[in-house]
Amino acid sequence: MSIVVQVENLQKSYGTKTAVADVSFAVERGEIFGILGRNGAGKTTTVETLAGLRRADAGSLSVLGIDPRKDPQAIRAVLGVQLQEARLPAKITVIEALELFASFYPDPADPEVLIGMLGLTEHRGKQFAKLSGGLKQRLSIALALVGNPQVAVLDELTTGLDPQARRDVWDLVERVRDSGVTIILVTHFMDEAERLCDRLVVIDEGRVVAAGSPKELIRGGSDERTFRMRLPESTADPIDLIESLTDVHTVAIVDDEVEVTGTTHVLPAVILALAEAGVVPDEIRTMTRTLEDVFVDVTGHPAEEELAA
Ligand SMILES: Nc1ncnc2c1ncn2[C@@H]1O[C@H](COP(=O)(O)OP(=O)(O)OP(=O)(O)O)[C@@H](O)[C@H]1O
Repeated sequence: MSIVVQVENLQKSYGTKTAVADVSFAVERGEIFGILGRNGAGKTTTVETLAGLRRADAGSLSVLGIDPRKDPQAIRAVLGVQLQEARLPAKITVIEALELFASFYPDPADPEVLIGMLGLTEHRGKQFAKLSGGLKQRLSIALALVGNPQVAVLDELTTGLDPQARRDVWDLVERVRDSGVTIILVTHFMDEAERLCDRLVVIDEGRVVAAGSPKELIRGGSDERTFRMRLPESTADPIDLIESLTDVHTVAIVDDEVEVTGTTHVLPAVILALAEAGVVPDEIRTMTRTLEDVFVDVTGHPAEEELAA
């Protein structure tokens, strides 16, 4: 895998406000790379600096070997940006917007091909102001791709969309990645990052606090498993029955269920021990961690909380 984007020790302040304190990451060709964090964590500043739209105070940045500080013009030829809330004239139609943006690039994509790829064919003559939120987002992705970029930055793509429109946009992002474009996805939605990103960084208060694939982050380097079970009321001392097993780490009663943590073999070990004692659980639920649990662990904040500006 080759590295197409490299950010090392990026710093950026606005006056006395530090937006990015220390951010480093590398993006590999052909992946969907996520930048995940609460509102105000420094995500947009990071990608805008990368795109040459803002100037870094310190650190090194490279997109396909180009330094956005030295050559913002060249960056525009290889990096497409879809920033939060596309601002377009109300009356411009889908096809007009794409043709206009295509005219800014020396080697643009064919607007008709993008219209087909992004499912906009039947909306091509519609005015921007009359598009639904989902269609506006599809158009803004098309606009990010019109310069035929090798890397596309998609910032808070699905904010304000209904669940079906979000899923449609996710499918689209995967199709764009499959067409060969490397994607940097900026989001504060944990489910979006978990579903779409091959790898990601979690940014909090301007710093990277976790990095890896969603699976690696969720496993967190630990193989501990947790499950809960409901046992027949007649079961005598369920804790005594289980806690001495070598695969078991902890046993607790939580809301009239028995919660057990332990090794990767904890579930069969416990079931076997119970069976030997003649006990058959009424119900068993394995507890899976999500990226949201990881986020709370690494940042110490609930996911939806905003940073004070
Ligand atoms: N032009 C600016 N002038 C002053 N402060 C700014 C400016 N732009 C951003 N900030 C502040 O810098 C911090 C990081 O903002 P940034 O937009 O990068 O965060 P974010 O994670 O992208 O959040 P959001 O999704 O809300 O944009 C915030 O505290 C924000 O208020």
